[in-house]
Amino acid sequence: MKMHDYSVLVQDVVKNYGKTQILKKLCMKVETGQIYGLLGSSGCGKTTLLSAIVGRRKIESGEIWVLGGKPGDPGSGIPGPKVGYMPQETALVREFTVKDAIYYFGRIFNMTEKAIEERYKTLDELLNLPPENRYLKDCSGGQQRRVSFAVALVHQPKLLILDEPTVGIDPLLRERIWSYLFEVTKKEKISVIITTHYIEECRQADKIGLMRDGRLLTEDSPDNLLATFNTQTLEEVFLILSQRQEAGQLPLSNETTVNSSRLNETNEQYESTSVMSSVQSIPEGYKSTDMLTKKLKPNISIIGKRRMRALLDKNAKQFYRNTLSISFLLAMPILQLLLLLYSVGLEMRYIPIGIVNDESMSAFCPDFSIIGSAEPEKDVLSCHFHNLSCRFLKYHLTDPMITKVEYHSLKEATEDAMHGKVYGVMHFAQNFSEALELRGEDGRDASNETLEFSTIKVRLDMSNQQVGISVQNKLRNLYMDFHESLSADCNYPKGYGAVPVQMNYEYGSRDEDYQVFMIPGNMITMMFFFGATMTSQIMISEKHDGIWDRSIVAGVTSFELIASHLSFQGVIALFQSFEMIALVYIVYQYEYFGNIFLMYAILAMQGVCGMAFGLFISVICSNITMANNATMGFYLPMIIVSGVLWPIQGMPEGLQILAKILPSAIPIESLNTVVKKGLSIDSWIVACGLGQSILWTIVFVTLSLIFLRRQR
Ligand SMILES: Nc1ncnc2c1ncn2[C@@H]1O[C@H](COP(=O)(O)OP(=O)(O)OP(=O)(O)O)[C@@H](O)[C@H]1O
Repeated sequence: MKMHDYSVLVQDVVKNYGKTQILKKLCMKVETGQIYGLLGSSGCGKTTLLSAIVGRRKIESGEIWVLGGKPGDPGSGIPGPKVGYMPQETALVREFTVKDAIYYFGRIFNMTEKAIEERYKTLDELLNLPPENRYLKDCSGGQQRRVSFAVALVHQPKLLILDEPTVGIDPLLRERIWSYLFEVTKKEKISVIITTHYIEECRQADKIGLMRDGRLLTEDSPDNLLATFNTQTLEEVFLILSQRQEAGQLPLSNETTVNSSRLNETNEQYESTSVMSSVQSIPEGYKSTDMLTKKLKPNISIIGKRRMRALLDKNAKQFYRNTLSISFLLAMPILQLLLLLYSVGLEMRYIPIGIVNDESMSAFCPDFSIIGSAEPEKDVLSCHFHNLSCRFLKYHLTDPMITKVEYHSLKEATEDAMHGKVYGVMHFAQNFSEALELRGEDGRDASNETLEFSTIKVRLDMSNQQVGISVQNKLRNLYMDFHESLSADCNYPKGYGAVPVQMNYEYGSRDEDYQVFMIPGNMITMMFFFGATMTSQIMISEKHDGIWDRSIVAGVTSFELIASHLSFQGVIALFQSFEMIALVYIVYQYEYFGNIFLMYAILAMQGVCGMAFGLFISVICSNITMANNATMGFYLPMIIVSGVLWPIQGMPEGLQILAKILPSAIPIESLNTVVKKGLSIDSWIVACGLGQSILWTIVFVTLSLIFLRRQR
């Protein structure tokens, strides 16, 4: 036979998954214009073999030649338009209509719109396709398989590889498919490899390969097989051969492709006179074709316009036809931020504090008048105080943070504090005003009693530190205000009695909400997370449904796959960042000093970085659970050290370095700097924030490309 008489030659192929050998020195020959039925029990390696033939799986050893080239070699056209591949699973986008599916692959195969339309009509007649506008998710299993079959035929390939195409298809249509296969193999010299579980269906094939446990037991025409084994059915042939294999009566090493007429020979006879040794079996011309194809420039460019268009169109349809996911992706940033704005970092309110006022026996002092509570004495420097506890309680302890709860005994108030009814207890001594007056007058001669009674005693519950510290700071500030008002009434100079440390606030203010610190960090980490989950979920489910593999076999490059996803999801990330910035700084008018477009750029770039991370996760993980675990495993520790919960300055040095290397900490600082200090991109920290997101994006995308190319 000459080289062009063969479409596929498989020689001594070994394929392992981990340590398990799946294909064991397998040999196979498919002649041009032939229907080759590949039969074998479940799990014997048929799909693995077909994946290797279409260039989706690397083999450990041996050789595969398809249409004159080696799958995966540049210029071989495989993966690519030379092959029509129908995988076992439907491997089509569920959001596609029947027509979309045909058009998607037509474009990937670089067909013109007119050619696709014509081909669609032919296939519709042949396969009785469901209505063109019906979504694939609404089609029955059998209907989906028909569409999947049509997709494999759309570009009239030279080699058709069909993995169980007739499952779930009614007998009449099955017959039509077979007669179509006859027609194209005979008229157009197309070759077909078909696997099926209906063994007898393969009687119509020109040649049958019986496969078991990673080896080809025999390959021959159905008639020869039946005659050699003197049986009525192919099932019986398969059974006989399987029993012989079990009994060790077939050659263990599949170094030869077994012709059935020789299977009745003894093992010794067989081995001594192999018809096709592995060395002899590849026709000479095939090797020279290899040289030729190597000289050819790759016919699949790294980025093709039509393929990109098809991929982007697919992504858009998947997105806008999935109302739930659109709503989720667009509403989540808003919902999360609203929750943040209304729940985190705001000043606390209505914290109950028990008041024991032994001076006037009231926490509210309804009849108290401020007039005369602090009167300067004539001619002397001292000042006369009266009922200052009421002055403090009625005129200063009025902040919404604190709710006064009146108690008449210190014991009762302390007990309630222990049981969590109040967060603290404030006690004024019976002679508080008098002692405070004496404290001023006596100066350094003030007695211990005077100091004791003139002190407002506060016991705070610090079991919740955030609450405790907030109340403590508030009480200190209120007391300072109270003290200043007393000084004013006593005609003391302004600032007399104030703590002699002058605090000026360069950026922000003394009473700024913790929330203002929280917002940029939360926005950055949210964007990273949204980007990562969105991309990993979409891509993993595509991979899981076989859409990736099918597209790659059709000729889509890894680069196109990644570029189409990142560019489409990038638009979503831009929109999500816009939503966040607009909500916080335009709708809620939080103060910002920098350029709002720069703030937007830092945020959006972090979203893109998250997407690149999601891409990497989807490449290295095989299912959604693994992807979720990997995303969480990276994201949660990253949040802890990113400075959102606690400034990184408070961490040990090693952790600080780690935090600064990870993708979010520096962008958070960068966004904070632009928001609060109004610095521009000229500033080192702002540039670093943007640069770090870009750098990590490049790292994740490069790693994804490397892993994608290796995963065969
Ligand atoms: N990616 C993989 N990693 C590890 N093992 C795998 C992988 N894919 C397949 N296998 C294993 O390899 C063996 C052959 O699988 P393959 O899908 O090729 O069988 P098959 O003959 O096509 O089966 P079926 O007729 O049921 O589709 C099976 O035991 C399967 O579990």
